[in-house]
Amino acid sequence: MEVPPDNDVLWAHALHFRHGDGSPGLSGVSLGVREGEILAVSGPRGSGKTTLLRCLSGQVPVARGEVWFNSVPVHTMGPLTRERLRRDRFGWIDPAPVLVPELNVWENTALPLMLRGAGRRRAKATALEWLERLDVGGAARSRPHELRQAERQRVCIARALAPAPSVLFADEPTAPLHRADRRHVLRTLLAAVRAHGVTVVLATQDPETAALADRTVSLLDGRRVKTVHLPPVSETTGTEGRAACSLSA
Ligand SMILES: Nc1ncnc2c1ncn2[C@@H]1O[C@H](COP(=O)(O)OP(=O)(O)OP(=O)(O)O)[C@@H](O)[C@H]1O
Repeated sequence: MEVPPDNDVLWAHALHFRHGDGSPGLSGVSLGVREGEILAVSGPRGSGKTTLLRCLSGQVPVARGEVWFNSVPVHTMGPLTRERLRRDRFGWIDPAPVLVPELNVWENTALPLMLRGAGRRRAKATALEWLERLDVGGAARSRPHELRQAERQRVCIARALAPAPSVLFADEPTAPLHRADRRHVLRTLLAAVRAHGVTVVLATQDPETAALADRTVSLLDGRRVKTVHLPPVSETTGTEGRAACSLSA
């Protein structure tokens, strides 16, 4: 039996996952992520990037295979233990901003800190610091609907980073942004995680985004492949129209 290497924060071996309706998700994916590393998971739409991040972060149990976090098996944990692990050690950024509409921006950002047990005053101070870093400090008292989409996504990034997660799972975190915004937000995000030694697993279809990571693993049809060549994201097409890829496994 293989054992996770000591210096891998996250380690997955021969992961298999099938969706509830029987659709194949992952077929035998193995990888390791070192402490403080920014690992890009690239591949075209439907290649299994989100599914892989969900399995690695314990959101869904794997059908077969192993996931280890800091030498602790995640694949054998029950739902409540996985939930606690996610709450206390992991951060997550979705491709589109999801915020609680009834709470203002700083309250949204402070929420994960308070769920971890931080007092309101400390949680607010930390939330405000992160909102400043992400250039949305001025919107701290606004409600999410008063912000532009790009600003809401910055709030989601601040919310994910505020509790200082050990591992940040970022699923196409800059997908809803325009090109100029995308580059700026991505650089801010990566500078922040590097400064705080956060390990990042970053799903992306964009070669420019993947190029900012320390290392890239590529997926195609739920399997790891050596390289997937994708055209750069065009300013006008956004995330659409990029199905073409060539494979060299
Ligand atoms: N909840 C679901 N039920 C059934 N099939 C699903 C589900 N979620 C994803 N799939 C399928 O699993 C495969 C992998 O999807 P996944 O979302 O992981 O890929 P992805 O690389 O993240 O794609 P995208 O870039 O479009 O988000 C696809 O064929 C997709 O249609």
